[in-house]
Amino acid sequence: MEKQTGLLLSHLLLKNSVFEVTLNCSHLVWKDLATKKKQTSNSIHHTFKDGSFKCIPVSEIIAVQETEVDAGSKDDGKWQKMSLKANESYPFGFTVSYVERASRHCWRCADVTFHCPNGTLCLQWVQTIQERLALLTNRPKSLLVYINPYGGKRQGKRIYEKRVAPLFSRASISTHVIVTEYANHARDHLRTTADLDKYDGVVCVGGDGMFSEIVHGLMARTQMEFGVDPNFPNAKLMPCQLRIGVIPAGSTDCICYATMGTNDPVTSSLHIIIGDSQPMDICTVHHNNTFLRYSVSLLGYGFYGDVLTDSERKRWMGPARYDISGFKTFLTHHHYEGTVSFLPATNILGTPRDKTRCTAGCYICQHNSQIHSVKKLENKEDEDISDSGEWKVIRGKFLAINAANMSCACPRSPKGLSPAAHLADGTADLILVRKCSRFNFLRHLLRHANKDDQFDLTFVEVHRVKQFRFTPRHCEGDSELNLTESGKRLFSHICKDHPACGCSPAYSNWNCDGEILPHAAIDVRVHCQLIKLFARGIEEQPIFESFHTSAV
Ligand SMILES: CCCCCCCCCCCCC/C=C/[C@@H](O)[C@H](COP(=O)(O)O)NC(C)=O
Ligand SMILES: Nc1ncnc2c1ncn2[C@@H]1O[C@H](COP(=O)(O)OP(=O)(O)O)[C@@H](O)[C@H]1O
Ligand SMILES: [Ca+2]
Repeated sequence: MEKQTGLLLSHLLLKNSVFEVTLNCSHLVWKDLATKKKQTSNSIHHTFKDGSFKCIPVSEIIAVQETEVDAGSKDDGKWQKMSLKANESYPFGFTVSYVERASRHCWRCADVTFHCPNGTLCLQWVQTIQERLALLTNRPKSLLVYINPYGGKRQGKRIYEKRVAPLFSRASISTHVIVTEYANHARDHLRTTADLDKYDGVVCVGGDGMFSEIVHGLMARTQMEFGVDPNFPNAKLMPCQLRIGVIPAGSTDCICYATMGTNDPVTSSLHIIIGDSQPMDICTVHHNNTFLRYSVSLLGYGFYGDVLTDSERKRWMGPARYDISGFKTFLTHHHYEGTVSFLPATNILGTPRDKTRCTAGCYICQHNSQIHSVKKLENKEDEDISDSGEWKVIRGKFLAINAANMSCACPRSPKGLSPAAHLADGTADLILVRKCSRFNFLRHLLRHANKDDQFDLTFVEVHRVKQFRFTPRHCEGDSELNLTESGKRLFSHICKDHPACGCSPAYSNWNCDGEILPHAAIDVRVHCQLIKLFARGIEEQPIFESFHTSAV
């Protein structure tokens, strides 16, 4: 065995075969010595698939521990099933847990146990791997966990205890777990009480609504610390330092799905453990220079606002409420009149109609975020609305106005509301669906779930924007301005209650990441990369074995 060059190389036993096991500066590699010769002549891929060769990055090792090898007396686990050969010549063992890629972007924790001829060698392997892991400073050691016990199918607590906590403990991560007792418990605890210096990250077990609570708590705390008042629409908001992990246990789980490619609690846990980092844009929503909310995924008026308003009354149904309310809202087919003004994103790479997607290590996000930071330095980022001639104005009747700050991919729509949107490019995609027939709207909706382009329809348009504002028609005329907010609501309710009159209600609601906003007239701005998730974006494809050959 050598160690001087930073290389550890030994012949160890794995499942009755002797393997050449190497730890180099970046990878742990094991090759079956018996099949080593075959590799030159046979198909490499075939040889690898039988487990005779494997190469894993150190950055994807979850933990290493000594394995008790006592196969003669007891047989209490798959690793301990030792052959006679192992007993005699390889009486010591250590187990490496690492990330393995399964199908559809799912990650799993796999274990491999190597048997060593002596205890000193075994200890040396364990210590060296542990030393390497200790050098990975991006990994969290201590996490603050919030569980919403009522999200989705009310499985948050069970999911955490059964599938997440055992992995955190294997990775020696300490946790402080809070099961929330009421809505906004997590937000308020983060904003005012939590001792954030003690933690390397915050984990949210729940859906997009719960994630939104965490974002609001952390953002409020950060802005307070830096003395930034978010009521000023032009305020330069400060980014949050703590990363957020999302364990999916909600109804839509689009934050998780769109940042990892799946809504799987184990995959999320592994991204947290290895300390992945994915920056994300955040939108601020203002009404008359008053800050209302942050939005990370979807801001939707008309169709998605109405779906949400209806579904809130059906919370007891769990995730199915969105299907029922979606169907009902589709049948009511209300349209809303108003003016959308927006500031198109210029001098950036990418358009909403691109075929390319935001993937792990996205070049477009990197490039565009650099442009934003240069503009910030030059203080040009937030030009005042009235000063800029670039604003576009569209007046009309809309079935839906959606701003997707990210793809909003979720199990219902794996490509999302705006498939080419980016997680961290400082822009959002503004989708306008004009009044059209039910049949045409259905065509548009169905295209979210198939391969056809949902924007390739005459009544749909999409713009990549930095800012936008919406004014419902009844706020525009002076006479209507005299109506009080409650009067407007009453009017809209009368119409909703009398669909026979054939008119649409004047107002819908904004669906802001699953929360109903109290105002229809809003101002929205995209802020580049204000938060970071324990994620890496969607990997383009599983890393194939052929990749590993070049890494060795
Ligand atoms: C066969 C017909 C297919 C129609 C597909 C319609 C596209 C569905 C795209 C949904 C995009 C949802 C974006 C995420 C929104 C969440 O913030 C929000 C709140 O999610 P939560 O309840 O907290 O998990 N969910 C909803 C449905 O408004
Ligand atoms: N303990 C609690 N009791 C009631 N509501 C809660 C609790 N904890 C969080 N919430 C709220 O529940 C709502 C839905 O949570 P979420 O986890 O997103 O589930 P879902 O995806 O099913 O909507 C959020 O608005 C959140 O603020
Ligand atoms: Ca974006």
